[in-house]
Amino acid sequence: MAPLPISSIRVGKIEDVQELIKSKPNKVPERFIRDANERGGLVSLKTHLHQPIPVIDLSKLSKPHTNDDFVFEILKLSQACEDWGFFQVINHGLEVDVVDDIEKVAKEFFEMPLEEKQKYPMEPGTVQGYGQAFIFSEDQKLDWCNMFALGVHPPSILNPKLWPSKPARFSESLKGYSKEISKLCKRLLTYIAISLGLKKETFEEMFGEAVQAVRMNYYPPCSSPDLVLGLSPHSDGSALTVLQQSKDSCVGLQILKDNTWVPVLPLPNALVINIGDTVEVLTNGKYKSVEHRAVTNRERERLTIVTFYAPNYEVEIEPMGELVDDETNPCKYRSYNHGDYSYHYISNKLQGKKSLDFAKILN
Ligand SMILES: COC(=O)C(/C=C/C1=C(C)CCCC1(C)C)=C/O[C@H]1C=C(C)C(=O)O1
Ligand SMILES: O=C(O)CCC(=O)C(=O)O
Ligand SMILES: [Fe+2]
Repeated sequence: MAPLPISSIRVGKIEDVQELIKSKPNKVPERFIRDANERGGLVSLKTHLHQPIPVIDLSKLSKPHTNDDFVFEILKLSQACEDWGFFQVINHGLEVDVVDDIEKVAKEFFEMPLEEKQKYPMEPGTVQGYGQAFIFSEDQKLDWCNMFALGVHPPSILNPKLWPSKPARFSESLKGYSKEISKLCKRLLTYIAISLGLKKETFEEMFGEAVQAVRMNYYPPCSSPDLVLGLSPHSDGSALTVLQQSKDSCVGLQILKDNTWVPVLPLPNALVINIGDTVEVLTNGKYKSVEHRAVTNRERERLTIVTFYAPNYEVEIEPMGELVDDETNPCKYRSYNHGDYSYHYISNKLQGKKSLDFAKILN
């Protein structure tokens, strides 16, 4: 994946949100204020309370495939991927220490002085480092968020200059965490394959040496949360995304379902999983990569640690033959190279599901 021609991008001053709130401004700066049509949208409390996003118990999926619990949980998983594109996993097997530790070092990182964090800048047009990604012009609105993103695997996507020396345990902790998340993603992909009636190794064989990247999102409190967005609406370009919300996290993530923004209630010890664009294409749209966004809170900060898991850049992606039927379910996406899709994804601002137009076959 070639880098973007950085020099041609003029993004203006990107204010650091944590620093901004320290000066207690009486108004949110204009560059963060969204148009009414962007920030609003119906938010469903009813759906949130009565029909929360599905919870999948992974301990039931460790049982023999003939066990009723296994079969029922696979059905639940398949419904979740079709109807929601999102689910939470409990009993996921990650050690508490690993989960707690990454949260701790991520918090410590964001708490460091700005000068320290700015040693690892996210240059305009790039997606790794500290700052804001997906900003391409001086008039583009900013998210109420500070990000720190790093490519983790394979080694060819690693940028060692951006791995911080402080907090001292950051790199060790992120490496340990990413190993465990990689195992979880591999496991989830076997269950997803089974839920589609495919051989369980399907995705692992197809993806080769998977690409894994992490993004830590820190959302400071905002005095006018209704005027801003924590993170613009988007779908993820990955195959799967794993989102960890900090222990005391307030509600912030919202997903678009039936034209309504549905808040995702953080569950203790759960991880939020979502289907990315790659799985939507591979399943010919059966499993959905759902648009989502983050909102902010008037009093409380929020921290999320997000892992994007995707095929190797060399892999050609197209709907799998088993999920295409010329008569009843014609092919909805063209074939493409995942490296080209990654380049396309990171060269455009976050804008709902627009990125996937790259591959859509228009009738
Ligand atoms: C800020 O970054 C992102 O939002 C993001 C980027 C991920 C990446 C890196 C940080 C390092 C290099 C690789 C990669 C582009 C994956 C989102 O990731 C999504 C987008 C694509 C495409 C994907 O596979 O995951
Ligand atoms: O922080 C959140 O709740 C959402 C994060 C997200 O969607 C992302 O990083 O892609
Ligand atoms: Fe996302």
